[in-house]
Amino acid sequence: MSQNDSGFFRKFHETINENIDDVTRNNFANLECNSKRVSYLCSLPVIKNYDISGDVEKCQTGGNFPVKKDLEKAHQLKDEGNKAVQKGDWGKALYWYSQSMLYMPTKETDELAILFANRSAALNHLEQYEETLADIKRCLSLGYPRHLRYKVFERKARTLLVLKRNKEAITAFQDTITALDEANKLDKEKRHKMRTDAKLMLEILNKGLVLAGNPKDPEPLRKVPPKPKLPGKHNTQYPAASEAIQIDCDEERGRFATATRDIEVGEILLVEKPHSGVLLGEYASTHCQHCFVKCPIPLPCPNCPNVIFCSEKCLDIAQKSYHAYECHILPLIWKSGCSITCQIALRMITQNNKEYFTKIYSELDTKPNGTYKTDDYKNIFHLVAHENKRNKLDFLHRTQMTAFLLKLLEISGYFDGKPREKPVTMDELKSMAVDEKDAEDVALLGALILKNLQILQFNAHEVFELQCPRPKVGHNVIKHGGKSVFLAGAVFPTLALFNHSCDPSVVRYFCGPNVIVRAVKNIKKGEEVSENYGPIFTTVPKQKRQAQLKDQYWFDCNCIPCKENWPTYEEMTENYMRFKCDSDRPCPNVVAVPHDCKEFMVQCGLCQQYTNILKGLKSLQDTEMLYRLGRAAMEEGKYGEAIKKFIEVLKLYDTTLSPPYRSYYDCAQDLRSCMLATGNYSIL
Ligand SMILES: C[S@@+](CC[C@H](N)C(=O)[O-])C[C@H]1O[C@@H](n2cnc3c(N)ncnc32)[C@H](O)[C@@H]1O
Repeated sequence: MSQNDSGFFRKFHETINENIDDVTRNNFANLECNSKRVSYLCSLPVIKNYDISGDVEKCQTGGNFPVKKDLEKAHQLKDEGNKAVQKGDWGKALYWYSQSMLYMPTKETDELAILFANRSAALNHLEQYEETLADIKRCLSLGYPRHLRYKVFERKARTLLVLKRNKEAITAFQDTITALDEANKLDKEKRHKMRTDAKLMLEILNKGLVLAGNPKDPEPLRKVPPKPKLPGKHNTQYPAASEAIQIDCDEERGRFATATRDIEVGEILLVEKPHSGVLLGEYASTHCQHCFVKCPIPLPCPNCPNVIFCSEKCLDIAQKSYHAYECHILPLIWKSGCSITCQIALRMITQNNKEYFTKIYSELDTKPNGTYKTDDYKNIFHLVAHENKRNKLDFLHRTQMTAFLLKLLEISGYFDGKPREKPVTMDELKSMAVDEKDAEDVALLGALILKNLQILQFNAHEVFELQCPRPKVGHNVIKHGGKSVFLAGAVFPTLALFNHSCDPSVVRYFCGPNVIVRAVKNIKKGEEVSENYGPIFTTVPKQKRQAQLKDQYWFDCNCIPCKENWPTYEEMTENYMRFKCDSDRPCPNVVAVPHDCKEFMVQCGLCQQYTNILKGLKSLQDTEMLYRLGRAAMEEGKYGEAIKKFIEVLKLYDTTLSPPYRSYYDCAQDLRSCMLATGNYSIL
């Protein structure tokens, strides 16, 4: 989630560093709270007088700036759409009309209505019937010209027929006939023919004859996997988690999740929406700004051409909160090259108004102990930030970023509670000084942004989708090529309480912006339920894992694979089977048995009791067949079926053998892939 060095922020950061003398540096280092750090740095002339306009102008990355609605460009794009229609290329027509919508100024309602009408025609040809109806509704609500309405009513009627919604089709045909009265530019003969056709359809429909609908929809363009519900009871204090999870805490590890009962592999343990999440700039024109789902049929923001939305619902939520403020500063953020964590730190502010933070500020130092709600910033504020372990350079760097984000907040209109309506001008970027009247806001919101930046370093997650090759025509099976693509960054407050293990017990994937966490192994009551922060023992050797975790998350990993120095997958030997000690009193030992062992009772080196390996081998007999069935289902894209088989295999393994061994991780890896395939994906 790192910063992009080609953006202009890097130069800002370097220049400030070069121009701060030792006295100032020392003064800064002696400050002991975030609000003082921010107020002090923002008061320095080197910050106040900094002019970023030249750098913004020169900066090649992150697209154009400023970007605004542009009638001329919208017309050009619409012309491309019309050309595509003439060629019968409805896919391209859909694309160009959508692009034109993004640039069309909102006040041009007639033009927008025509674009929606044109797009509905393209969607109809592409057999996207529900979407056709949605665009017709939009075009009518925008006041589509009365003399043309007969066209969209007729399209609506025929679309409804395909969907076998005959009652509604009757109304739409009646509307067509009425609208034909106003079709004063339509050739008389054509008008007559359309009226006759519509009447004929009405006659047929009124007789109750059901016409053969044929909704083929071979490949819906919009793919939104349904959000799975957390089955069973929820944890009462942490409602995003299942009752199978509790949050414990100790000196060394802080908070972490443990199992309140035996958990079976495959169980869904947590479903959580993000407290804040930000889509990467490079996906702003292909994925919904709010829910991160790929949207080939986008809705435009009324004020900027920078982002798209998948639905009125997402557009409305974004407009009523963060996007109203971010609309015109987003291109600046992208050009700055600041990391996605900086963008989330800002979003954590813009999604609520200033009054919200002013109200809760005095309560922030007290750890909340009520229900742990995802929306509540007070919970976020107490996520791990390792403030005491930070050095002055770290603070200085993050405070510089905060100063930049505060300037953006000022420009966005956030301090005054009035989202700006016009694009940002270069003149506004000639100084980084924030108006004196906002000094209190700078101290308060600056302190929160600086805190957010520290928290996000350890608690943000990457949101990804699977990119799948297009299925062959006539096949509805989506087979993913296993390519996960990093789309967005987000903070999930409950998930952020899970600690890491190099042999994690869960897998996470996304449905829209929601994270789903499922067990990938059987977990015993009282055992830790651990997450995967990146390096896992099967692929990364111990030293490298430990160094990475220390560097990124500031802890020494003491998980079992680290303590016992487990081999990586490549290093695992297949010469031995690792039987669990089967003694009648619980013994944690592993009885390593060579594959060519002739004995069937093998003595445990720890408890000295005998383990009957024949019994174990018998229970393992079924695993090979089940695993093959799982693989076959997976190959056919039948992920639900494959998941069931893999779960059975892992359960059987767990009764007899003790990891690490290859066949266990082969199966666990396939299970993980199948689970991921049930989340967000887009067709290439
Ligand atoms: C996302 S937070 C996890 C929740 C955190 N323990 C808490 O109390 O809120 C990440 C931080 O947890 C701690 N942590 C995570 N995994 C750990 C582990 N296996 N052992 C010790 N500390 C760990 C580290 O301090 C790390 O920076």
